Amino acid sequence: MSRRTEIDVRPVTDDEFPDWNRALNTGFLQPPAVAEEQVEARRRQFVPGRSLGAYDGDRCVATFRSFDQELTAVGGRPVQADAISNVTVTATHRRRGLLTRMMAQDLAAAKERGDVVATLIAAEYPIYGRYGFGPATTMTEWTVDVPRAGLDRRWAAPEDGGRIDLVDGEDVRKLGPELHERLRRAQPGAVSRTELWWQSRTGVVNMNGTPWTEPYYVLYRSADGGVEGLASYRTDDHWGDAKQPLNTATVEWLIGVTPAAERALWHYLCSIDWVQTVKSGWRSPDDLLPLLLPDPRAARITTQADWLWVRILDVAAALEARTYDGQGAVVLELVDRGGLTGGRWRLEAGPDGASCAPTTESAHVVLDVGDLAALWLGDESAVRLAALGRVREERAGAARVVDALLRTSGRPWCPDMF
Ligand SMILES: CC(=O)SCCNC(=O)CCNC(=O)[C@H](O)C(C)(C)COP(=O)(O)OP(=O)(O)OC[C@H]1O[C@@H](n2cnc3c(N)ncnc32)[C@H](O)[C@@H]1OP(=O)(O)O
Repeated sequence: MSRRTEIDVRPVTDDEFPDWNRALNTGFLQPPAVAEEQVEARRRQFVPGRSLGAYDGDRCVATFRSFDQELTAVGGRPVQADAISNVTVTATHRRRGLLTRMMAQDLAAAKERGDVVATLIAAEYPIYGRYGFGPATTMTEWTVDVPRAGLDRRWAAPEDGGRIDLVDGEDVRKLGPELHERLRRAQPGAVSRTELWWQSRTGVVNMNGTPWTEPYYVLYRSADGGVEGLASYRTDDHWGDAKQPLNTATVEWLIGVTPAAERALWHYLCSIDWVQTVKSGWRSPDDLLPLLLPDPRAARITTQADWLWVRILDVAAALEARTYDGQGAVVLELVDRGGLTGGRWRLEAGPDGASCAPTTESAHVVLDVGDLAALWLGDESAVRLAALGRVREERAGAARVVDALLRTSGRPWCPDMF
């Protein structure tokens, strides 16, 4: 058996990429043989130098990939993010520090490049806090009991003069990217999407080898013809013993850039004949959906969990990138076991802008950099973290001051899995 010191962690080359995919599938408990077509599809995500592998001899036993991304801060400004994905260590080589080595290499390179944050979607909660990540957005899925919802199911057309149409994949590839850009530039916590995202969601590219079947795509146009909403959903074919339809419509993704678009799309989904249940897909925890229904209790929360994890790499840039409704100043002492951002920072912020810089003033609050990430997009409360002993007040009431500055009226949301 190899010892940890014999394992080489380094960027993979083009030639090594197929074998790296074997290791990736193995770590994610997928069939290890990856078809040539999938390897070629995934190669389109390959960024030289940013796909790491750990090698025991010439066998790849761990994978790690990062790529450039933009993350929308509170107020709408995008910050440069180091997006991390495809993290696996083969079962034979776990708990020997391989993830720690890959993460350290990647975060150091991201810091060196000037990235403001690193981002990821965590497979399991306990993995990434140790590296300075904090859960910064939440995902909620609702299951709607359609007959109970109270919407008028007699027709699916919006009542605002707009229209709903079923469209095909080509329309989605044409109209979707611009619509998504509008959404993500206005939505704190949202991230940029690649062309490949749209291609893989419309069957042009097959990344994972499972046979492609086309979903339904539905488009909302406002009364003046403006494209404001688009969704993808699938239905099953389920009938009860008394010959009653019990079908479920499962939303894969839904973009609405206006409340009217959201209202129209949810109304349409809840008025398809035979459909008794609508599963919402991964939405923002403050999505309009339940309150669009005359009986909001018809929408039951079936999943609620942490979603986007953020690791702040540049404290001043991150805190200056966002907007603040309140006015005030606070000195944060950051604990960073990764040694990338620690120390004392003075944030002075208000509706006209913010400045953040290192300071020698005494701290008002002491907290881990991962907890700052959870606060940064406005979803977490410093008062709550203080109650848990994770934010330490060095001045009475300082956690409330932090909340008054950082908390937001809308919750952050990341619609993407990457
Ligand atoms: C962004 C994404 O891609 S998310 C996908 C993450 N990947 C997976 O879940 C696939 C299955 N799991 C794995 O491949 C591996 O277990 C990994 C990648 C999660 C961890 O890799 P390892 O090389 O074993 O991690 P490493 O040895 O560096 O562990 C570092 C520390 O994290 C802890 N740790 C690692 N994984 C876990 C876990 N799943 N749960 C709890 N603690 C964990 C280790 O115990 C260790 O703690 P210590 O420093 O106190 O001893």
